[in-house]
Amino acid sequence: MAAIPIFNPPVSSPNAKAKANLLSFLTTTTTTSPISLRPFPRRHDSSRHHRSPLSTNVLKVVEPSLPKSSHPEPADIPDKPTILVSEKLGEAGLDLLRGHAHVDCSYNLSPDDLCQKISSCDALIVRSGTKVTRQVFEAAKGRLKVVGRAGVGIDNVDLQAATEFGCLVVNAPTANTIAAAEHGIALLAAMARNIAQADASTKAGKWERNKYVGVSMVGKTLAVMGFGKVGSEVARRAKGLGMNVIAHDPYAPADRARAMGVELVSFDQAISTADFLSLHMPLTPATSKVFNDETFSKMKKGVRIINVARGGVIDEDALVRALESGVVAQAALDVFTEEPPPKDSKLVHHPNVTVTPHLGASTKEAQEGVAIEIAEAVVGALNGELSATAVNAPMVPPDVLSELAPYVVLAEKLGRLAVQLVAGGSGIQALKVVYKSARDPDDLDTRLLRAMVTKGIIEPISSSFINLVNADYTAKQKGLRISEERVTVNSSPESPVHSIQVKIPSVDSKFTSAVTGNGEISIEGQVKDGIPRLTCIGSFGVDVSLEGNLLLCRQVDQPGMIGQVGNILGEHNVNVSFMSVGRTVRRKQAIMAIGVDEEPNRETLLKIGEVKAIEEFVFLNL
Ligand SMILES: NC(=O)C1=CN([C@@H]2O[C@H](COP(=O)(O)OP(=O)(O)OC[C@H]3O[C@@H](n4cnc5c(N)ncnc54)[C@H](O)[C@@H]3O)[C@@H](O)[C@H]2O)C=CC1
Ligand SMILES: O=C(O)C(=O)COP(=O)(O)O
Repeated sequence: MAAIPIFNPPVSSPNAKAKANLLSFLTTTTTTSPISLRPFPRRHDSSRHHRSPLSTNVLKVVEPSLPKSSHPEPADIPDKPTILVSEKLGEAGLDLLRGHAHVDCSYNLSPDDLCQKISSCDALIVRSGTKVTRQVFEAAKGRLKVVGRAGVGIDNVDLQAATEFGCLVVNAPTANTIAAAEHGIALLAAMARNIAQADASTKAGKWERNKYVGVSMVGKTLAVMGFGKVGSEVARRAKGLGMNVIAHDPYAPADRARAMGVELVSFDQAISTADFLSLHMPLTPATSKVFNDETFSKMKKGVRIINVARGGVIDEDALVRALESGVVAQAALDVFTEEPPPKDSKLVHHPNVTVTPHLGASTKEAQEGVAIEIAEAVVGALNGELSATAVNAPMVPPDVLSELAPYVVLAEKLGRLAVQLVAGGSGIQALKVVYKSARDPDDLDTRLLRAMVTKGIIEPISSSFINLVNADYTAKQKGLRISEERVTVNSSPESPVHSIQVKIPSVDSKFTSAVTGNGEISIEGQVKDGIPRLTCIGSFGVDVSLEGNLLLCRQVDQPGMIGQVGNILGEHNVNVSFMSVGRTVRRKQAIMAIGVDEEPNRETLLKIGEVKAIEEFVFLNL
């Protein structure tokens, strides 16, 4: 059985089906669920994925655009997904991956080689040495579903591009915390006592006891810049060394710091009072080169700096100047703007600088831990599970996911149905989703449902593939404004949602009965016994299961209509699975919703159109 969700096993019960659909939606960029309408893209069909996401700003409904029902051909289904591991990963993680996937460990790939390989991979696992650029996502041609960063920093992954391409990015944020903190402390002590320099000198046959007199750590002030996981572990250890620890972190809770005996201070206060500065913030646009000529000039003369975070937070040329002027007495650096740094780097060769080649996470224990953490996250994501460490997708807790599963199917079906009611040539610019629920509006997390309606609307009329990662982004790029409303109704609080209404304003409809008095296409559905059902079209109440195909007819409300249409379908070997009639005024007008197993051919549809009392009808593929 394949491990990736696009190859979900056949599911029988409605809830299992809903769950399977939900799971596939979370990470796949293809429509893949058992209710999928979009033909499964051939592995090398690049046309779908080479559109500019910015090329359209209004969703155009082009006729004929009814999607064709199709499922993957068995020949398209490989046994297992392929995971490319581009940097050394602990064996335990590799073993775990091998249980679920073909694992290709190809280290030291050039950017071109990576781009070439990636189009045959479902997941990519990297450390800090692989640049996962926009070109990589482009070259993946839509196949790459997950990038796993075996570590914390994701500054080497183009997150914006990942999101645009609907690729989930996960990291392994906890397993190397202690290793990085220990490395920070090791560099602190090594720097204070000139260990590296003294070691080199002694091995060179010298005995320079006076030259390598160090400084003590006890009683000195250490400013931890970035009081997150690593920073707080460094702080804890530094306190054990008898240091006075302060920290700067605009987002850290003061009570967590206080509980450790650490005072949170402003940036300027931290840099101007510290004897030692230890850097533990992520590299972001806000932290890039935050240590520069100006900030070095505010530091206490003779300050010592440790950097186990990212080279880019320091302006390295400015650091060289600060070392030469004596403002910075020493630096201990594990990370560099460019890795490896140029061979003739002034910084690396400065006598007062101690360097290591990005070893912060490199302990046996951390590497095994990180490898397992990332392998679990990647395999889980390929199986459609929402990862707790997703970097570019909303977190939806598992209990919420499982409760919403049937509504997720309903939301997509309603989107799919609504868009098929739009007349060809109309431009959809806005979409409104109304959630009716007995629960407090704040209790309903609608991100998944909104994304599913978006998927249902966009996929049948474009070449985009929508998942939880890229739904909002794609809608925005296509000029589709989505608004939501949560309405409290008197229904069972057991269900998170009573009904979902999808409204498309300011468009023409090919089935005018779906248009309400205020000129918008409006349909509504509910989940009953786990099955999504259509309960309202325009102002007509109906009750039909949203499965298979649907024939909607508006006719004069008179006896014999069901029989007439049923006969035509029967004569053409089209099996009716269900039928529902809704009317506004008795003996005037009614809507007949007929579920059919097969898609009626043109002749059958023409015959239905010839029935006198039928005023309009439309065939919809769900
Ligand atoms: N050298 C190595 O091998 C390793 C390096 N790292 C790096 O260490 C850094 C910290 O990692 P973790 O503690 O796990 O991450 P974390 O996310 O737990 O902590 C980062 C902290 O930085 C804070 N922060 C964000 N912007 C800031 C700013 N402008 N000024 C001050 N603080 C700011 C955040 O609020 C957060 O508390 C990351 O850059 C990571 O990539 C992590 C592990 C190993
Ligand atoms: O986890 C991090 O952020 C690190 O910097 C570790 O990098 P590495 O996986 O050792 O290349």
